[in-house]
Amino acid sequence: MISLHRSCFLNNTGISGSSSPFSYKLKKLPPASVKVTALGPNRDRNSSVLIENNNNSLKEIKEDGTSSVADVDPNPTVTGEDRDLYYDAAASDDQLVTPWSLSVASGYSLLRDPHHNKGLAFNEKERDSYYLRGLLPPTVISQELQVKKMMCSIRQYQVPLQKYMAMMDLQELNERLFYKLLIDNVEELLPVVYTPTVGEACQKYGSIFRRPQGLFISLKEKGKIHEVLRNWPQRDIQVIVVTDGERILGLGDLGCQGMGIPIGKLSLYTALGGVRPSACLPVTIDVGTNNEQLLNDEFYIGLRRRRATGQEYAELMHEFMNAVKQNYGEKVLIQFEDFANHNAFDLLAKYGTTHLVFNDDIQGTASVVLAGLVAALKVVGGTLADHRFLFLGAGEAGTGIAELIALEISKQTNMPLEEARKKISLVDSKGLIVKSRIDSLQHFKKPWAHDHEPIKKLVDAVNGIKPTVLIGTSGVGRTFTKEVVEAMAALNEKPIIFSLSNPTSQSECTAEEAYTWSQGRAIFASGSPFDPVEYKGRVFVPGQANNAYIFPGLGLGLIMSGAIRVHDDMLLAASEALAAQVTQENFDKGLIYPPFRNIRKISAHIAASVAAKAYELGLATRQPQPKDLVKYAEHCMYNPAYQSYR
Ligand SMILES: NC(=O)C1=CN([C@@H]2O[C@H](COP(=O)(O)OP(=O)(O)OC[C@H]3O[C@@H](n4cnc5c(N)ncnc54)[C@H](OP(=O)(O)O)[C@@H]3O)[C@@H](O)[C@H]2O)C=CC1
Ligand SMILES: CC(=O)C(=O)O
Ligand SMILES: [Mg+2]
Repeated sequence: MISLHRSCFLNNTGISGSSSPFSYKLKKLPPASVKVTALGPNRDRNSSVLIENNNNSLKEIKEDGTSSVADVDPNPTVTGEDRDLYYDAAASDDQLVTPWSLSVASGYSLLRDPHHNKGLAFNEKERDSYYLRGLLPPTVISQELQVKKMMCSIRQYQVPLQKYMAMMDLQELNERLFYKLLIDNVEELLPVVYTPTVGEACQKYGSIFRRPQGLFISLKEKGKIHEVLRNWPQRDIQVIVVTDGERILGLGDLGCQGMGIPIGKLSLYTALGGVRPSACLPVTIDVGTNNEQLLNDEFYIGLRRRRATGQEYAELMHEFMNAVKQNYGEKVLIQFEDFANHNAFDLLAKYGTTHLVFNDDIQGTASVVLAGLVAALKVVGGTLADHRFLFLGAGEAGTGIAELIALEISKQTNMPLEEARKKISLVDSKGLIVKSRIDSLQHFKKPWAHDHEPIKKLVDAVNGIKPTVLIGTSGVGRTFTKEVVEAMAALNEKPIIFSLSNPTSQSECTAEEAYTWSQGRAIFASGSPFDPVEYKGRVFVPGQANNAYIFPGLGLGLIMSGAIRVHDDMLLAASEALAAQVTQENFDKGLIYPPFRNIRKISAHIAASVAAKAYELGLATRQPQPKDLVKYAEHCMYNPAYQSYR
């Protein structure tokens, strides 16, 4: 196994033209030779050196043919993100790992390199070694104090978007501090970097845009996507979150400004799931926008044209999918995010058999909601098959959740899937989905066209179908009216009501409305967070049914097992693992999801269950299977604590 230490620093000014040697940290000596490509400030991206192992004496050979003895620390401390690299190296079967990427920086550039900057936390020795003297004020402080200071500063902002911008600035300045802050204050900062604030950030992305944090692939890049991917500074990509911006949360078509979503989702991959930041690539595919307001906005950052469709769209996506596989191999996870449903289902079906793909809105949402329902049944009683489900919204989230519930009912009872589906009804913008509408329905709605008379209004559907569970996935706010919630409360002692649409403005009802209108009897969860509600002297804590519980752990499980495909059983495994994390103490407080502050532990359990399923299904390539998958998942997780640069 060849393992170069990632945080390898060059304490001179360049590879070529300098006589000072590199400082390498090798966990184990390379068997023969390894090529090291240097990336980073002041570096020519293509510069590389060859490290040759000659009877355990390492020699570095530069591109100009000159050579010197490499300075090697054979026993480095191995922590956090480096471990992932060791696994990667191990996975390549003792083959030479070429090209190998090194981050190199010192002095002023080091302070501007977000991956390695520690600000005032650089200690005296590091300040000497890396030419930082005078570039920093004399005080040295700990990362903990930096966290405290940043939290004070973020709390001073009254406007959520200002907090968001402060967090993005920090991510660009000092990545480890950003993740430490997010991990240590996850419940407070999740609504800042994620829903609801990320929605507003996308709406105003053109105005607040400072530096690119992801890759923009537009129709202008057609025919060159392979090269465009190579412009991204990191090569060892494990997860890509890609959007085309057509259905950003419940805010509609935000075109190129949807970029905030892949960036936000990937920061959760790292903070919540422990995937190292350098392995994450946010991508926005820009095929235009049909949003007139954006097309007329002078600050809009995307292509000023209406959306490409049909062959033009399919060809760009196909080129992207192929280029990803060509650049990063078949084990890179591609998460489709916030595509409109007319493309989302087709992309998933088309690439599900050739790539490691996952649609968060269809599959991740299904998994998190099923977990919440399974937990809610412990309070309400009965099995899934004993309940009746009604959805407002029959798109990606609605039909995705419906299908996973039906699959689980069918598994639990041996009932045919067709029969299980009959326990679930969906309402779309035209009313209840029924047989008489079948010819005009989109393909993903057809399985839900049951024999029933047409119904236009939701409240009539509630009274006609008598659901025990009402789930909102319409993207339209305030559609669970007082009349609707009261109808649910009249039918059920403990109505289960989930308002999943994001951001908060699009939630089908608020937590306060759900508890008040049901006289405190609703079991309520929402996609975006709501504060606890006091009703008649009792405090109700709403759950957050958001796919953020699932995708970080699912992704980690896929990566650590080297899975090559996503299978429905993995979504069920993730769902079960999440439901199992709800403790009696949580139930006693009325919670059906565990608190986000435990999310890294939760993600490790989800990852372990997903990986176990991958091994069981023969879809895992990383061998041998670790004995204790939970420990292994924890061990793989990125740790944002600063590393010592000796
Ligand atoms: N909590 C979470 O983790 C997640 C939440 N979501 C949220 O769910 C929402 C929907 O997302 P998604 O399913 O992808 O979107 P889609 O566009 O695929 O589906 C929306 C559905 O809602 C229907 N609809 C729209 N307006 C109304 C209305 N007034 N009355 C009844 N039905 C209506 C649409 O009807 P028609 O088909 O007739 O147009 C469509 O069936 C978004 O707000 C999103 O943020 C999504 C994923 C995860
Ligand atoms: C949470 C999410 O994925 C959405 O609202 O689209
Ligand atoms: Mg989404």
